[in-house]
Amino acid sequence: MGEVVDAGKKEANGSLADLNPTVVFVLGGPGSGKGTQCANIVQHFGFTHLSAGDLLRAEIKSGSENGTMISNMIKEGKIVPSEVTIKLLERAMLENGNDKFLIDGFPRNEENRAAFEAVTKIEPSFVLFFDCSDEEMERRLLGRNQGREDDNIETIRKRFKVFQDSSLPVIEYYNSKGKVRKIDAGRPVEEVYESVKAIFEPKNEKCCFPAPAPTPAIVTKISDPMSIEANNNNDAGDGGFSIFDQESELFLSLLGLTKYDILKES
Ligand SMILES: Nc1ncnc2c1ncn2[C@@H]1O[C@H](COP(=O)(O)OP(=O)(O)O)[C@@H](O)[C@H]1O
Ligand SMILES: Nc1ccn([C@@H]2O[C@H](COP(=O)(O)OP(=O)(O)O)[C@@H](O)[C@H]2O)c(=O)n1
Repeated sequence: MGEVVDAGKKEANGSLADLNPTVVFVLGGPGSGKGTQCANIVQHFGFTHLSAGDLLRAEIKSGSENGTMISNMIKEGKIVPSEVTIKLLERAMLENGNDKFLIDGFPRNEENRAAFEAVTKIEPSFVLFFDCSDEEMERRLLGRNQGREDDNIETIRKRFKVFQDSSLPVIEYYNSKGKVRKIDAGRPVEEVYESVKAIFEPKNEKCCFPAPAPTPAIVTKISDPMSIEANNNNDAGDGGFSIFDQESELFLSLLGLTKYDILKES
């Protein structure tokens, strides 16, 4: 199971290079439903959700020396300098210990993107892009009711403009690299999640996580020993036939056995 992170709880250890995490960037306009869908992904796919906006808001609350600057930027819908946001993201990843992160609301401009790549050397596995109309996003933000200082009509309009001018080019950049998974986010939450889930399910070819290591296919019930060689190098069998692929044989050899030892046992 994954979790939602509260910034600044534990001491950070090691380096991101050692951790070499899987990262998915979650992008979309303000109110497109990034946070809502991240909570669903966390529950089902074992990711940790890091919201850049939440980390910045936590930094303001912590009384940090950057607090006033961050607060002023957020009230104006402006993008906080990358070095501040990247430090918070790095710290949160290292403190957390998971190696699979949804990074929500980042990178929001070209500077965010280039600086993150330069500092962390991390390339996202892919970018989940929630596509939603301004009218729908505005309706959602005005009804969000979280007491956020930037959820007022004046700041919302500024945030939409920043999204158009600065964030869409980042999405276009990743699109040119074939990394964008676009979701129609204007639908009800459950419908949006159906599309999201399909992207994260391992069988989906659009999902580019590393494939899980194959488990050696050792089946001890043999009905026809002659089938062993014929089936060699396959990785699945029917009707109780045994398959010894190269990995299985390697695995057995590590135990000091051969496939014939297994045959004798069965
Ligand atoms: N698909 C949806 N349909 C209707 N309302 C939604 C949907 N997704 C999210 N919301 C609501 O819209 C508001 C903004 O969603 P949120 O996930 O906070 O967006 P973001 O993280 O992109 O700013 C919240 O009040 C949320 O409950
Ligand atoms: N990478 C980021 C993310 C958020 N922010 C700031 O935080 C604000 C809120 O971002 P958010 O991701 O929490 O919320 P939404 O605008 O997506 O609803 C943004 O409008 C920016 O002022 C930032 O400066 N840099």
